Amino acid sequence: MTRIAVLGAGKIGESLLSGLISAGWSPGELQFTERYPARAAELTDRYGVAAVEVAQAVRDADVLAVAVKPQDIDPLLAEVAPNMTGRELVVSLCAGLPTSLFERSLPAGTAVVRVMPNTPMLVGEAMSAISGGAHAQDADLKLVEEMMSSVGSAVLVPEGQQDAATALSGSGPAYFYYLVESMIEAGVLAGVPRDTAAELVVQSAAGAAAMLRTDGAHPGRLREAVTSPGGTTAAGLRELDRHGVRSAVVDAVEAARQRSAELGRAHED
Ligand SMILES: NC(=O)C1=CN([C@@H]2O[C@H](COP(=O)(O)OP(=O)(O)OC[C@H]3O[C@@H](n4cnc5c(N)ncnc54)[C@H](O)[C@@H]3O)[C@@H](O)[C@H]2O)C=CC1
Ligand SMILES: O=C(O)[C@@H]1CCC=N1
Repeated sequence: MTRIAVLGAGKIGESLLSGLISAGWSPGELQFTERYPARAAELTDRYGVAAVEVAQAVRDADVLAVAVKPQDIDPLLAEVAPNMTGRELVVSLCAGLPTSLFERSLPAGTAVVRVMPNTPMLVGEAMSAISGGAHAQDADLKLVEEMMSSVGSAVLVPEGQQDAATALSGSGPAYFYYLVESMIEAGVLAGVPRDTAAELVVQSAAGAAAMLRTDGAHPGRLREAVTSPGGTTAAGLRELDRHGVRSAVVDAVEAARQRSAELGRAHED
């Protein structure tokens, strides 16, 4: 199996390690680097994966999966570059950063694949959008597609759509959590105990997601099936429309897309 080193083991780095182990990768095939020793010890304890220095990660691994914040990328690449042979496959999980940024900072010809995953990777339910850089071969894309498919679903997209994918599926879980939180608060306001409200809402979200996944499902038709004439749902939806929730959602996704593009531009020369 391919040896993978995760560079930066925060929320996404841990989700990747955890998801890969659940998918059958042995801890011995994985490594990670982490800036904070206490965090590194915690992860080694939890997953049995070794924390290593960057030089060792580059020496041992076939794939370097970069999972630091976009703001931390320059020092990381400065540390990685001198250790590379140019044969390693670099997989960036970083929001906003174009493959060209990695190609500029790493040895000439380095294959780079950009991935936008999301945190449900932790439970094997990631959505990952994948794009190849200038030197990524079909085999590299296939490898990354297999890797990300082992922790959820994966789709290839042109790199020009990565900022939009970041806004939709990278950030997407946060928007669903926000809606769930808001509905639970509404239940509490209506006098339902918090635990019960949470159970009612979370199972409804899981049920709705399962319905959305059935063959031929369409969100509009599913919503219509819940909306009885003169009923409760129509009364509720009218309030969502009155408050402009649909355009708030469109604006939120657009703001996230623009922020992703901005994170990339911050690294232009
Ligand atoms: N949190 C999310 O839902 C998603 C995050 N991403 C992307 O994943 C990347 C990581 O995000 P998070 O995991 O949320 O951030 P995080 O802050 O939880 O994790 C980053 C980790 O990298 C470590 N780090 C920083 N510089 C380092 C270095 N030079 N060497 C070793 N370790 C270093 C930090 O100590 C930290 O543990 C970001 O680029 C983000 O855009 C992508 C999709 C979803
Ligand atoms: O908020 C962020 O910047 C990261 C990228 C996608 C989800 N979380």
